[in-house]
Amino acid sequence: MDFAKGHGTGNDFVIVLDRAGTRPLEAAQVAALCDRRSGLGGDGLLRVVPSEDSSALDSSSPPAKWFMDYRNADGSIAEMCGNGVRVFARYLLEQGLVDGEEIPVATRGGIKTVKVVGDEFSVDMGPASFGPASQASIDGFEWPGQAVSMGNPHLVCQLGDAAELDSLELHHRPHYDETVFPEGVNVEFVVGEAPHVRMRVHERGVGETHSCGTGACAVAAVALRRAGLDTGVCKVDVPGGTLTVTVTESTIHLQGPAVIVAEGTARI
Ligand SMILES: N[C@@H](CCC[C@H](N)C(=O)O)C(=O)O
Repeated sequence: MDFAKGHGTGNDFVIVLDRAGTRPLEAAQVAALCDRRSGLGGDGLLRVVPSEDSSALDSSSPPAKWFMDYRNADGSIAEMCGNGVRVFARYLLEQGLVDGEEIPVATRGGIKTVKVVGDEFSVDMGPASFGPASQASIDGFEWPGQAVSMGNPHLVCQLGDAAELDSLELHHRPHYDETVFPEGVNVEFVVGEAPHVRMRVHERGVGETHSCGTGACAVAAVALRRAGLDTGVCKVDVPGGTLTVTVTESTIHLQGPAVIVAEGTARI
């Protein structure tokens, strides 16, 4: 199986082109490809499929030639991936599968339009939707948090200082209220205030990652709201770099790098 490998701020993905949309991957195959010791390694997998094979098309959106079949490293399906969709767009451009500087991508969260901005890619992610207050805990320590949906679920927890953030043990999934998040949740821990914050994340279906684009959008929306703002620009530092999140009255734009690092043939 031919593959490519890419990342956005260290959130890395195996990319598989299925031109005819006839080779769906089982969860176990995805997990084997994403395994960092016996596979290629990745936080997730992006299967590139013709969009007519997708059920995610929305007739009010611009036509998208390609559907991003996003899978977490454990093989589970997620609605959206903010770093993944930028990497997906870069792959489409580099492979000559699309042209132009505006690339609509069909996803399970609807059509997302990605634009080339200098060396970076910016994607219109749609608005954040605020849910209830909730909490996360690790080893008996508990932090209040805010539920936010970016198509996929997030729980944004504000911490006191950088030392507390740095000392978090994120090898295991933080505890959360399963009645609030019956489908699981991505948990972000944040320090600082808008317009510049820093976060770490434990991703549903993956573990701690170096970045989460949808998570950065959720974190920025919460940080702006904490500052009394409904709109604005917020930089979000993640372990793998920095993302720029612009919150407007109607949507959120996520901007950051997207890089293809390898192409090859997998024997698994
Ligand atoms: N890394 C992604 C989010 C991937 C999906 C997430 N793990 C979930 O299950 O919702 C991003 O950049 O947004």
